[in-house]
Parts: sequence; structure tokens; C-alpha cells
Amino acid sequence: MSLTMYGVGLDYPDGERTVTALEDVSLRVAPGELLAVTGPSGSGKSSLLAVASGLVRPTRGSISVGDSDVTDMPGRELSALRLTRIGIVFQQPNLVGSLTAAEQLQVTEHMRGRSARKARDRAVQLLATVGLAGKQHRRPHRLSGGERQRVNIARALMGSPEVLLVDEPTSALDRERGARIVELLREVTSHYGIATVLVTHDTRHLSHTDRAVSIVDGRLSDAAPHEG
Ligand SMILES: Nc1ncnc2c1ncn2[C@@H]1O[C@H](COP(=O)(O)OP(=O)(O)OP(=O)(O)O)[C@@H](O)[C@H]1O
Repeated sequence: MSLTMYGVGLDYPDGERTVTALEDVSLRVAPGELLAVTGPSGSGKSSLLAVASGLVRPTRGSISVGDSDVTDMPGRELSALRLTRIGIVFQQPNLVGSLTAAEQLQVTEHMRGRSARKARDRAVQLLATVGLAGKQHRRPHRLSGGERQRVNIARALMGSPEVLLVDEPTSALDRERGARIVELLREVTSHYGIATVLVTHDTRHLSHTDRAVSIVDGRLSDAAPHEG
């Protein structure tokens, strides 16, 4: 399933005025495609992910996940859609200190109606997919920064999403580890046929993506420059 945004605008109220965070944003991400969105601080990258995920409603325009128009979808339906069709990888892994890697993935699985045993099996399998075979019993303090980010990605894959939205996953990592995280995103995007949007300020990672757009003052433009 693809992600489609058409003519999307987002205004935030700011006292008497409004701040326009997104203006006339149109894009389509196909299944199996990894799209990078780059742009300077405050350009609208997080806002783009917030509206794409349905966490924030756009002020203008429309958004579809596959053939579902989510623009005005009632809150409950939207929550259900997020649980099963949209995966979100936040910048900080936000792992729970007392839980093992597998438990981080299992903890919300009752909401998807999976049995504890099936959830456990899937968690272990996904951890292996992201390169953490045998580390399912580790708690976050015994994982490296890159490994924690891998758990974060595996957790987002638990619901078998059709759309994956990833916010600056490499910002806390050195170049080498960051590059490996983007490679992993490339692999899972192709393998599972997911439409993935990767927000990154780091243009060095663009060679692993299919396409890149840049965002400036809330507006998209083609191809961000490759550097380094
Ligand atoms: N809740 C809010 N209320 C008012 N203005 C906001 C709000 N969130 C973001 N903005 C404004 O919207 C614009 C876009 O912000 P956004 O967070 O999407 O940018 P960004 O590209 O993700 O920035 P960064 O790279 O620094 O995280 C900025 O001008 C920001 O100040």
C-alpha cells in the first residue's frame, strides 16, 4: 500500500497569528520505496510525519494510506489504522528500562489481539531480522545506541505496517552506525514492501534511499543535494 498526500497544509495557532508549518505538500510513496525527506531545522519535517501518521490533522489537503482516506477519519478508526497499518519510529527509542528487547515489542500486542505466545515468537523473529538474534533477553542498558534503535525499528514492524514513518533515526549515532541503520531500513522496506518515509538532516545517508525530497519553509522541492 502506498502513502499519498495531496495539497497538504498545516497551520499551528501562535497567539493572534498562525504559523504555517506545511504548505501545498503533495507526494506519493510506493510500496517498497524508501523516500528521504531532508531540510533545515524548523522546515516542517516533523510536521510532515505528524500529519502522515494521523497524529495531527492537516489544515488543508488530503492524506491516504492505500485506498483509505485518513484525512477526516474518526479518531477511533484512525487509532486502529495506526495500530495495524502505520509504523512510527521516533527519534529517541523510548524503550522501557525494565523490559527486555523482546518485551519492548510484546508489550502492546494484546491491543492487536495476538496471543502472548504468538507475540513472543514474532518479537524474537523480528529482532533477528534487525540483526539482534540472541539478544532478545537484553535490557536497554545492555544494548548499544545502534542496537536500541534497531529494537525501536523492530517494534514499529510488529503490526506489519504498510507505511513506516521514521524520524531522524541516526541523530544519536556515529556515521558508520547511522549508515547501517539506513541500510536496515532499506532492507525491511524492500523485504516487506513497505512505503517508508525517512526524515533525516544527514544528506550522507541519501545514497541508500530511492528518492529524496527536501523541505524548506514547509514546501517540498525535488532532490536534496548529495554531500560527502
Ligand atoms: N506545536 C506547535 N505550535 C506552534 N508552532 C509549531 C508547533 N510545532 C512546530 N511549530 C512550528 O512549525 C514549523 C515546522 O516545525 P517542525 O517541527 O515540523 O520542523 P522540523 O523540520 O521538524 O525541525 P527540526 O529539524 O528542528 O526538528 C516551525 O516554524 C515550528 O516553529
